[in-house]
Amino acid sequence: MRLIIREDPESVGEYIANYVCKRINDFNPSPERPFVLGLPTGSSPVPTYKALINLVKTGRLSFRNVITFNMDEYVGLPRDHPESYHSFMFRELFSHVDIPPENVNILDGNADDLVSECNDYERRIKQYGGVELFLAGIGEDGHIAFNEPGSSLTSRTRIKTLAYGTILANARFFNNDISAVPHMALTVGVQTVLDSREVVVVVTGQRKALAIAKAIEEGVNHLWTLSALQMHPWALIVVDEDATLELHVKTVKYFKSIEQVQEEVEKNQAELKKKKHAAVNGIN
Ligand SMILES: N[C@@H]1[C@@H](O)[C@H](O)[C@@H](COP(=O)(O)O)O[C@@H]1O
Repeated sequence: MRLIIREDPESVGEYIANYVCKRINDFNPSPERPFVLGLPTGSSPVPTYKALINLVKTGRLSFRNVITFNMDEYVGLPRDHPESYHSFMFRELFSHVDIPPENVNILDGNADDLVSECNDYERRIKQYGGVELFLAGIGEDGHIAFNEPGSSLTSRTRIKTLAYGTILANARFFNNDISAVPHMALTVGVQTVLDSREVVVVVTGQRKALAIAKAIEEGVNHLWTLSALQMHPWALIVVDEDATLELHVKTVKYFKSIEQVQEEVEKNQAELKKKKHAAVNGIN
């Protein structure tokens, strides 16, 4: 697991958007071989979505051959409710980029048969060959998607009852009216996230600091489902300074130094590649 620390939420958003953009462009997706991207909701990914929109508007990124799967959706909230994750995604990202609407997959929290809806979601992900990169967010209790504390670390897409703390935290989106917040959601499972080739998590703000410390400095634990990423071969968490407040200074310094060494390695490799290219082409 790598940890990248940036000054503030905007710099975190810039970093992740550039990272995702590079992954998509390197993949060179086509209609026959689309890039499958998992996406979160919440306030934390908003700066990332703004930066992604900017990359599309300036011609450096296209979503034409990108298939998306969202992490979760409330149960029973009308799809056109401003706080449904469906509305959120179109408002914050999809309406501003060139993604064909048929490439968007969001769980239907109003389906007649919610169990079939969840099973079908897993089937659709498999049908596309799995998720290439799952961009995720977390709650204050360290839940990834809506995998609340105690969720099985081998869980798949299913119906979840929300923790009271999550209902309270999300009341801010419902005029602080707790009774208006749905109590159930459909969510991809921890294992669904672990199955993707790469996971990138956006975490900003002091209120997530404890979850970050638990997930990074302590063991894998179902009470902090983000910690399951310790079992993933290619996981990256990008945080702002505020989200590091509960980490040991030693941990912060360690991950900062790793990033620095990595940058030097990449720079040296790029120079070596340039020299080899020049030698092959007889350029001094
Ligand atoms: N189900 C979503 C999560 O997927 C999301 O990660 C979290 C973070 O929200 P925020 O970024 O607003 O803190 O909100 C909800 O709980």
